[in-house]
Amino acid sequence: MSAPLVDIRSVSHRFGQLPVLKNVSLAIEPGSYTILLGPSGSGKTTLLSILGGFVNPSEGKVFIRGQDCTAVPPAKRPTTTVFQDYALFPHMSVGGNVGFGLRMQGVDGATRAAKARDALALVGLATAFDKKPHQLSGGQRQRVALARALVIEPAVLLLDEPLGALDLKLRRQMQDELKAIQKRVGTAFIHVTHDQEEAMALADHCVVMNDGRIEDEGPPERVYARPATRFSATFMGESTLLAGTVAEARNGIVTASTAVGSISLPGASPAGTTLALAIRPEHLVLGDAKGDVALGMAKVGDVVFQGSFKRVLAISMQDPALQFIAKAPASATVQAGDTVPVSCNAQDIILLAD
Ligand SMILES: Nc1ncnc2c1ncn2[C@@H]1O[C@H](COP(=O)(O)OP(=O)(O)OP(=O)(O)O)[C@@H](O)[C@H]1O
Repeated sequence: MSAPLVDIRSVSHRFGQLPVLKNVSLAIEPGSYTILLGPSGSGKTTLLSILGGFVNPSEGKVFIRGQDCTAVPPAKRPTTTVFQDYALFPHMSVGGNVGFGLRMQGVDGATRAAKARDALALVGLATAFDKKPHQLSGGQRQRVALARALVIEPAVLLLDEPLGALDLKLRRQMQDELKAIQKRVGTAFIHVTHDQEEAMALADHCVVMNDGRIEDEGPPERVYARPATRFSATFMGESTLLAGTVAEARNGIVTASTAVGSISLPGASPAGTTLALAIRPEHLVLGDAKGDVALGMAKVGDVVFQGSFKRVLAISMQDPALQFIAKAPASATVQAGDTVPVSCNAQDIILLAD
């Protein structure tokens, strides 16, 4: 395999006494779209700032294109950062804003204008060259910020919550555009968000962060279908979590005892191991159409209509601490107060180390 474009090796960071990153290692491949996903305070922005050269890590190294960039200042490394607030110069034209970085590099006016026009065309704003930022919508300003970052042809584009200032509809639309632009230019993008839908829509490689550590990483489809940890199973989409203890392990099948009875499924953990079983909402069956694993009876609490489906919360009658989160068809007649059997199929249960 070729060397990674970005190689983060055992990076730790403390702000004063506060450990914010704890031994983070991560490789970024050329041309990839990487999402750093995690809750507020998990260290995503700090990691991005270390990549951009705005923060020097307390420990560890960052290599970009094989070069040790750990102590290289932002302007001297092959990265550019797009911030959430765009930071456009209000008095300058859009063309001037986009050409600004090139001006700093001493590029002549004619070349600057030509490159700025190309970059604007790339983000679908060819006609905005002479406008002022205030004449553009939020989404358009975002695209100008993107053009300004791309015009200097960085090896890596760093995006810190780039869609955070946009309303939900525009946000979803800009996600599609960002992905299309990234594929067109082929530059590696590293994008910070706490929005798991954004992560699934955009990432080739999704990095789930929690409390300064990488909990899970891989293609979003894999992270969703087979999350590596309990945190990942609940942060990247929702899951019902069921605690279990292995009673028996034989021929690749473990039988776990749980609050809703014993459940057999593929696995190899020895007897006595405590486990967490995770089940995605779309894999829980409420009512009589039974899956092959019975999960007991539950009392329906909330039923929330979400357009194409209903989100149903139900409390187990065997264990009031167990809450089932299920996705029912929009046409389902299930109502708050109903008592329903719950089941799923063994193949859909995700086995997590406790
Ligand atoms: N310059 C700083 N000085 C001191 N503490 C900081 C500084 N920057 C961040 N922190 C702290 O470091 C921790 C991680 O912050 P960071 O911004 O990296 O998290 P994040 O995952 O990006 O969160 P958010 O989504 O809220 O931006 C937080 O506890 C934060 O308060």
